[in-house]
Amino acid sequence: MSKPKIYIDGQEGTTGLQIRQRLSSRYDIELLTIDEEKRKDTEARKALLNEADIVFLCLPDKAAREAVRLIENDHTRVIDASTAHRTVNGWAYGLPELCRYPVEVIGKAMRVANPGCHATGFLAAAAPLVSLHILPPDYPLTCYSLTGYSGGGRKMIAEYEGEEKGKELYAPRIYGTDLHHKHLAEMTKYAGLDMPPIFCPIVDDYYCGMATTIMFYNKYLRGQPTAEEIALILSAYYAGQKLISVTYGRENPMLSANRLAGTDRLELVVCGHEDQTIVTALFDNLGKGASGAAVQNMNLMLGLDEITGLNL
Ligand SMILES: NC(=O)C1=CN([C@@H]2O[C@H](COP(=O)(O)OP(=O)(O)OC[C@H]3O[C@@H](n4cnc5c(N)ncnc54)[C@H](OP(=O)(O)O)[C@@H]3O)[C@@H](O)[C@H]2O)C=CC1
Ligand SMILES: CC(=O)N[C@@H](CCC(=O)OP(=O)(O)O)C(=O)O
Repeated sequence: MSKPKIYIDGQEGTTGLQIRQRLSSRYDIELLTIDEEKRKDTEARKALLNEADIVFLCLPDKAAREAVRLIENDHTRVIDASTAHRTVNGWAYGLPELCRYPVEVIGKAMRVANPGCHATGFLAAAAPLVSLHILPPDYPLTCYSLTGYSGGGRKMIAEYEGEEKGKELYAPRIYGTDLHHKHLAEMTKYAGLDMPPIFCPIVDDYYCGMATTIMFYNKYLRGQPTAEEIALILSAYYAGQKLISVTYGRENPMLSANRLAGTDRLELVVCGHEDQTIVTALFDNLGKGASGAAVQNMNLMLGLDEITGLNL
């Protein structure tokens, strides 16, 4: 039987390269590659987009929309790493752990939108609590999210690693201060919230790793659970998942945003007491936040064990 053909449009970018790395040792697929000098040539891309069984789009939003338009057959399936299609009808949202029937919904989809990195951490913490009716949908949530600079792609990496690195890049920087960050739509929709969280992303002077935190007063949650009980609830929700785990931060740990860097896992750490709780998602923006998640979705679409070829 012939192997499924996979093409990465944007193979030289930060996310594309990481997907290539994960696929390079796989014998169960055939990786199609484009000549370096033709990687932005529309006709050459179009030929590969139509030859492939599954394509990863690791492109800016506009180029990702254009790539989808270049597909003229009904067999090529798409995993889009960009923000372009995450809340668009007809696209499955690629966060399998939050999907009741991932094999049927993501596994059989022709079009899968890979989640945004900040959205992944936020949703892993908030969505189960809303769907279990513990966190009211109208709760005024706040979220801050630390990320390494690789989250900003090649341009931001060049800024941080270039010789003319400005003084401001040596300190954490709060961005998205217009409070209209591009992940808010998917955060609100897939958490099942009535309104978007107030969201402060922060980029700092390290390559990769994320710590995305939500917080609440326990007295406004149904049943008024303690922080420890929230940890138990989330543990039960994610029981059996291989990429997402939950711990209760009883020892008052320092949570380092690069704790899970280099892996495709995500750990939810629940801290607090009877009255207040914070839930922090620790993961790699290039792992479960992008490329690892994209490969997890590809595995599901190929009917394989979803964690094949991932870094545990
Ligand atoms: N980095 C991360 O942690 C995450 C990224 N994403 C998303 O994934 C997508 C890719 O991001 P990232 O890899 O970081 O970005 P990069 O800028 O690192 O890579 C994008 C790649 O696409 C290429 N490209 C741009 N326009 C075209 C085009 N018209 N045709 C073909 N290739 C093109 C770029 O080439 P050139 O550089 O020469 O312009 C570059 O190689 C984005 O939508 C991003 O938002 C999602 C989650 C996390
Ligand atoms: C540090 C940095 O700039 N990070 C990016 C998020 C990366 C990501 O998830 O991108 P997409 O939603 O485009 O896929 C940002 O906040 O816009």
